[in-house]
Amino acid sequence: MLSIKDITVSYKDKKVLDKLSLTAEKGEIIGLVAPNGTGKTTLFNVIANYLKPNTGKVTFHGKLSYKQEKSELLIRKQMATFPDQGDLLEELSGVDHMNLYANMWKGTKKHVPQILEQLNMTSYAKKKVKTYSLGMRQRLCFAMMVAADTPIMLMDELMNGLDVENVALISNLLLDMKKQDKLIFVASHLLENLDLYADRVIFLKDGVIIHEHRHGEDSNDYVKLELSPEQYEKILNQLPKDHLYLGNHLCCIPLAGMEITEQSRMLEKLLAYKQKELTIGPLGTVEYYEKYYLDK
Ligand SMILES: Nc1ncnc2c1ncn2[C@@H]1O[C@H](COP(=O)(O)OP(=O)(O)OP(=O)(O)O)[C@@H](O)[C@H]1O
Repeated sequence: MLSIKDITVSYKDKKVLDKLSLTAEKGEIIGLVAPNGTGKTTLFNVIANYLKPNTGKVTFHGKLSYKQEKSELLIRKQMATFPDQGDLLEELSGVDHMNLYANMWKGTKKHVPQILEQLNMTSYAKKKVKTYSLGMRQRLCFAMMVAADTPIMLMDELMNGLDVENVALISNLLLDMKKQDKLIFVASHLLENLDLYADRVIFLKDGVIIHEHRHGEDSNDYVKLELSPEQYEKILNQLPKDHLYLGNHLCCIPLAGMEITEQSRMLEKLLAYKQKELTIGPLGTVEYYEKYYLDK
């Protein structure tokens, strides 16, 4: 559905994206993860053609690209980008904003009342935006995307400023939208939350994708235990070579390829150091983040 090929973006002599390639299909939610200033927004801007890359090409459905005006129009009809809170119009209401997006992309606003209910916005949606809190504005931005109802959605920092309840509400709606075969990109710093709905999480570093974590695919289990650097040093020579020590606090030992007797011997050893809980399971987005960005 979407192919991004060899995208390079440089700002003066700073290369932000370096021949980055990626393909994506409908019905996928793709999480984009990286520290501040790594290039997530830049990549979204290239996908949406707000920014022309120095090299590379973005293609939709194998044929539509931004090269021809006619194709660009067809692409624009299929893709909405998450509004910036700063672009909301203070004197208009939430419903006005949603109607705008609904009419612009879907050509009807019949579905707007249902979205208001789904997002618990009925009590304030008719009030002017200038009376909204940060979280209410953010929910409105998401509601505008749902109102647009496009097959492709680019959501930059969509969970910003939301409380736990609203993060859960929006996560569930994202899962519903995935069932409707939408392709949704989500750039987020709420890492654990991504594991709830993303099919894959892409980690950006030095302008390229350094890792792609597909949920459900990497089912390798690890024993995970909190260890202080001193404790870790003490047992380092007893740990298998392929273990990870993440963020100077979490020791992860892969169970794959280990005999049952070997596993129980190792667990016994580790339990002697147990201060917090010891868990067994695959690595999640938080752990990969520590592996790629916090470990020197
Ligand atoms: N218009 C611009 N001119 C010069 N440099 C820019 C411009 N836009 C972005 N950059 C630089 O490109 C790099 C990537 O920025 P980008 O906004 O894509 O990062 P990000 O991963 O989205 O960050 P954040 O998590 O903070 O939103 C940063 O170093 C930024 O300073």
